Amino acid sequence: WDKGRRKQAELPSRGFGTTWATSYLTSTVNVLRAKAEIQALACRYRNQLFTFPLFGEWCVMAASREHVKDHYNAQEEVLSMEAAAEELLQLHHTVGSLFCSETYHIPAIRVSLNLNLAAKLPDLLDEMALAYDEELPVAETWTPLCPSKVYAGIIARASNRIFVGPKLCRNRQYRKLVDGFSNIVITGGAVIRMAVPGFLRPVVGWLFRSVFGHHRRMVQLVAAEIAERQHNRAIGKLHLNPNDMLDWLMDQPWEGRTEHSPESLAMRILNVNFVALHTTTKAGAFTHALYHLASKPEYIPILRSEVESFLDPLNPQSWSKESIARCAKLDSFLKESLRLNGLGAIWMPRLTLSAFEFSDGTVIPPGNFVGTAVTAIHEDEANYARAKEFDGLRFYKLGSSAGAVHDQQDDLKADPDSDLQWQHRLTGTSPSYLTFGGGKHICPGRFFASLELKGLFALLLLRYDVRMADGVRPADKWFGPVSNPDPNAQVLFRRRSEIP
Ligand code: HEM
Repeated sequence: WDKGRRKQAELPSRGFGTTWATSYLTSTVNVLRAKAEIQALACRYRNQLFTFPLFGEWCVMAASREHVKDHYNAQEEVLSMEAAAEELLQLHHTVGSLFCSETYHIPAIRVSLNLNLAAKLPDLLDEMALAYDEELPVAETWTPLCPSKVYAGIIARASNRIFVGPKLCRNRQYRKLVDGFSNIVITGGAVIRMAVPGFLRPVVGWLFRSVFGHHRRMVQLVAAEIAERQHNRAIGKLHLNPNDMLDWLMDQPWEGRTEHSPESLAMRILNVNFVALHTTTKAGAFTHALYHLASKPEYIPILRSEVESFLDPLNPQSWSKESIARCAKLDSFLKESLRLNGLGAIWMPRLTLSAFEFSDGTVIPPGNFVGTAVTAIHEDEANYARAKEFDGLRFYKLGSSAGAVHDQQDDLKADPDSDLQWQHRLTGTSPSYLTFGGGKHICPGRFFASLELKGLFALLLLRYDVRMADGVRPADKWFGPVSNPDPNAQVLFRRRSEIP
């Protein structure tokens, strides 16, 4: 609180008391009204940094274009993502030091996964089609289903076809483990951070890890697969190993080491699933978009006809990156859903490890959280016309001519601050579109996420009709600055009788 009071004195905030009691009272109100309060502050202190009080903590908020660019281009040693994640999720306690100390999954995603996207797309689509058949068994009558639960299984299965191959991705025990992992870590981290004093955390963390045993269970599940692949490598028969994430991880050198232990590889697989599944499934990129589609039936014929004209409905494995990229309206629909419904109101948290100076001269002392006011930015009229309204074709109209092919290499080369057409595509980012972050830590998995979301949506449009029973989109569930799609809402599904 002391730290917070200091920052409050230097940066604007709104109506918050300077005594212990009023500060905590305000923090309580903020748990209930975080999005609205942050938006009001961003509106009032336009082009200025401001502070936002949370329980026992103040966060310095960047909302203007310049401040956001300063934030995402800052050096990790000064404005640290890792330190913020450690503090917020208590990772050393919840998952152990191995989870945080080895980071060779990042080059495996940034380089190997992205280079192999075209080659792995048929497998991804094949698994999605199988998963739809097996996990979404609905007939030609309307059937209510809870999408967060159904799609958690489908997305874990499809993603893991590319991470560990068909055998493990279809193993229900394995899927249950990777699917539940992020929720348990996030909840456990928050409880340890808020309720457990520092000196007890190592013991509580050890108990937490022993009870949930994620790493132990993962080692048991993948050990045989790893042993077989390492044997193939040792006898020079590398070609026998599947081309997938586990193999790309095995290829990554780490601190002079060229062969990784099963324990190390199992932890990287958990880490890859943590970053990939939480955003797509739990925090609901897919579910959010599905709720939009089911409550706005006017988009179904528009998107379906686009998908039918570029993708062969009877042969998903024939879809290519290029043909999927031609579905510019679908791309726009998903981007718009992510603009309005993301993971919460404070995005890209950082912790200052040493004093950080913004370009306007504001200095943030060490030990403070700094974040971006993402919902305020995404719903600012200065950035988007009718910013609070959902317009599924917004980005299609803004930038892309129908049929324009989106080339991933363009994304990799483009200047993130220029207004090129690619910015209006799903994987494009800018200081006013932060779903995938920006700058130094920009999401390296966004090309994979984009293909996965579009593949799932295209198959859905081709094979099923969907609608909400009452026609209304379920409201997001907010807790403090964090938001999720309603986990219990049901969508009506019906298998289409005629698939062209
Ligand atoms: C819709 C889905 C996704 C969303 C919205 C999303 C969003 C983000 C954001 C905002 C960041 C930057 C965080 C920050 O700056 O604090 C990030 C980082 C990251 N994402 Fe994603 N992501 C998604 C899917 C994925 C997938 C599928 C993967 C892996 C296959 C992935 C891997 C990563 C990794 C490894 C980082 C850390 C990069 C670094 O430390 O430099 N993400 N993601």
